[in-house]
Amino acid sequence: MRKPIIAANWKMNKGPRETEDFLNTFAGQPGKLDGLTGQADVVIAPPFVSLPAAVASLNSASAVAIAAQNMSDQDSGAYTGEVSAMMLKELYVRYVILGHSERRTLYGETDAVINAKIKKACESNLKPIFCIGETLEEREGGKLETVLRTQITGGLEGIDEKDMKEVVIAYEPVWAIGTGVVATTEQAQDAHAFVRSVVADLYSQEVADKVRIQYGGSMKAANAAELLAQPDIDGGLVGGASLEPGSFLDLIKAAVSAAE
Ligand SMILES: O=C(CO)COP(=O)(O)O
Repeated sequence: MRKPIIAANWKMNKGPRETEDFLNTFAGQPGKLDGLTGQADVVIAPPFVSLPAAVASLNSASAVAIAAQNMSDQDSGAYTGEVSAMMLKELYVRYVILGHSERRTLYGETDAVINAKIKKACESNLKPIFCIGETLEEREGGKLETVLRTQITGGLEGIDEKDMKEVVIAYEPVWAIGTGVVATTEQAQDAHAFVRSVVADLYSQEVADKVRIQYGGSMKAANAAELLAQPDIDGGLVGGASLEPGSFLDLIKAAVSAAE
């Protein structure tokens, strides 16, 4: 049985003050998250500058884990604007989102770049949330499986079975991100089953059975339960619906009830 993992990707939203306000409402009041974090891993990924505020609001032993949205593949040095794995570790960051479609399309991240970052994350004991997904054009052109297989194979090259245990995969169809158009349950389940089969080809059925695969793209409380009830959907990577404490909490509740 795979434990569901629900992660909030805030993208370029919420500075330190808003982060603190959100977390005080979300996790600060006794009872709010009771029982939920035992049943699902809950992760919040604020922008870099808000990570210290998130740490201060949650403390290092919190059941809510903190993630970064990106990371350098280098340790230190002349890399203007970059942030290293060790800097994130110092802030008790536990996960790092890598290969998001916005990083791929807007900032030119290739499978090779993403692979280097995944390797660095594993080496540094940070858990990668490795994002993959096809554009509408690719899906309609019958290229869904080729695109996903290429992204998975490229991103995970050189990642051994031991490190793979720490990797979470997020399947995010690009056409569903921020559009309000969620993939149908069938489309999502089929893609997730395919992703799992690729992991089985690359590693083993045992590894594939253990890897958690999140769905991302217009997920909200109203559709989370149906998605999470699918056999190969193990959680969500949530953008818009994670920006407000109430809607994110509702989504986690729906996800937990579906996974029971
Ligand atoms: O990109 C996403 C999460 O990484 C999904 O964003 P939305 O939930 O806003 O569609």
